[in-house]
Amino acid sequence: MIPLRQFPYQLYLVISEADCNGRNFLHVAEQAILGGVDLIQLREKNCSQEVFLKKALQLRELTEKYAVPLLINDNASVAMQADAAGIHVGNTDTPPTVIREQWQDRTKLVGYSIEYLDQLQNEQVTASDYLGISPVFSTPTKTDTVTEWGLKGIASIRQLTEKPLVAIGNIHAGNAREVIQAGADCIAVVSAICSAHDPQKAAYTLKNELVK
Ligand SMILES: Cc1ncc(COP(=O)(O)OP(=O)(O)O)c(N)n1
Ligand SMILES: Cc1ncsc1CCOP(=O)(O)O
Ligand SMILES: [Mg+2]
Repeated sequence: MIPLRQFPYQLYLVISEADCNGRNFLHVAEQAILGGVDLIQLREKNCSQEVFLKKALQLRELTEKYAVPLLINDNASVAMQADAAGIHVGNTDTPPTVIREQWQDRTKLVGYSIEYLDQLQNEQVTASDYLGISPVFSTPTKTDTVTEWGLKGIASIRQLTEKPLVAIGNIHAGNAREVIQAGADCIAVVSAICSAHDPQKAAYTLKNELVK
């Protein structure tokens, strides 16, 4: 597990083929890496296990070339078979404690979404390496959400835990800095990079906002 608050990633790309507007997701991912993305999650919500694994293996080959860790959304079996760097799970997925039992390798990263404040008291937080503040701002990319945390929500969660905080939901170059200033350690984006005309430039611009 990652020690508290030591999270060496600031710009996190969450990608699926569908979010890339007809472009090849591997091409978009490579452009994003060249622009400065430090962590990638493959989030395929509507494909078979077989197709998900194939995409994970393709993306892992690319991420390995650039030494960028790859996480898999939801699916522990795909994450393990692809020997990904970790997994991201939410409230309705396999809980982090169970992932830890199944996946004995302690170097694997486990991310866990926070949708309710009282989750911060549960053992799943202890079993996680980072917490996804989900969503910070409501977003058309994911509409089945519970709490729109806002900047105040980030600040409140920051007071309650030392775990690295990854903010996600409608984050773009115009609000990325204030999200970090509110207490997040990292921002995660889908459309700000996947829908951008130039994903490399979009990632570069976002990264510059974070390191200012
Ligand atoms: C970095 C990050 N944070 C939050 C989420 C959302 O996860 P979850 O609540 O399980 O919802 P789905 O992504 O599975 O629809 C995430 N994927 N990544
Ligand atoms: C996967 C996920 N989890 C919470 S919001 C979200 C989608 C974020 O997408 P975007 O960056 O396009 O708003
Ligand atoms: Mg999930």
